[in-house]
Amino acid sequence: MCLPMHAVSSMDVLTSNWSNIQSLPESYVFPLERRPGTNNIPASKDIPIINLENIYGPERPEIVQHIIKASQDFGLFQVINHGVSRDLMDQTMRIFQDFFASPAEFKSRFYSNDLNSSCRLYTSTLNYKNETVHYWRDNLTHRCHPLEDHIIHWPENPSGYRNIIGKYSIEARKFLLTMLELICEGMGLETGYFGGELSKTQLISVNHHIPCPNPSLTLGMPEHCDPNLISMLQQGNISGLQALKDGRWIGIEPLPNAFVVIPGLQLRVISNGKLSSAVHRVVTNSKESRTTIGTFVAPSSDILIRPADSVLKESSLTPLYRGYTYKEFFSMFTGNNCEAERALECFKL
Ligand SMILES: O=C(O)CCC(=O)C(=O)O
Ligand SMILES: [Fe+2]
Repeated sequence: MCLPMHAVSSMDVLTSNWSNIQSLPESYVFPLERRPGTNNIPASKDIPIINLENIYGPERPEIVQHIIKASQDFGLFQVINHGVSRDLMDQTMRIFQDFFASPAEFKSRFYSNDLNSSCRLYTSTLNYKNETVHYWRDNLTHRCHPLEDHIIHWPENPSGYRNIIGKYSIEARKFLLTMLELICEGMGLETGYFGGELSKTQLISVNHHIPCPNPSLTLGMPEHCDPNLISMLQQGNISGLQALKDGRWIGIEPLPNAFVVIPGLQLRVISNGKLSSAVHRVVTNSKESRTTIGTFVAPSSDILIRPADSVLKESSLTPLYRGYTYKEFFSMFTGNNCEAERALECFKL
């Protein structure tokens, strides 16, 4: 079926509106070299698991070092005993699963491919109309901080949406700011370095993948690095997330009680390359729907980002990157097809 673009509505393109799909539409089939293939990639036992249970006790310096090492070696790790209750995590997951299962007419109210829209539901990427291949995912994204400025733009249904997602956003922010505080200590930065404008923006970004008729031919999300300051991910209990380590893809085990934490590209720059940000992607599966909840903290648009003075001084290093605003970075990132290395190249000294 090939419809002229103006005739295509959100009802048709959102995969969460499809039922009983038996074969993968042509427009989702990747060129050979980008297909994930049929090799089953098992969950890696090497991914660091950080336990925050005793961060306010004598073990804190050890935990901080564990986080720094995980950020250097993997650019991604899991965190347990993070302070967000299992009950709130489960309720939040249920709200989003119910959102994607809602009638197409209801969801069409939120459909938008505009990066600036306050609450956007879209499929594949924001570039759906021009991309050559589509990704097997729907996504709902909106801002969360300060809550009172944004909550009015959120869906009111499923019932309890604003109440539950409001609570989750506050708890997720507390958790990410704690992670940033620990990273700040581990890098020897002045207290509060990541507070204020560097962590002002907060987005919740929910991915939903329906079962895919042929997971070997397509992807749920492209390989990418997160462009922001820091990300957390509630993976639920269905696998799909993979990270690139030493040139090979490894599976990130879905641990229902854990958050996956990914230092973003801005942490790589501020640490002058000491911390890394994992390249990751999402593969699909043919059996079960997968819903994941990402929370991203990012700098405000006009703040200057550059390698931190104290990082440079401590080891008499020369800066690897020039200063830039997050707005400038983000436009380079999207202008370079969201390829991290190409975007960073523009700011290298
Ligand atoms: O859904 C996932 O497992 C990963 C999501 C992700 O990488 C992202 O939203 O940036
Ligand atoms: Fe990501």
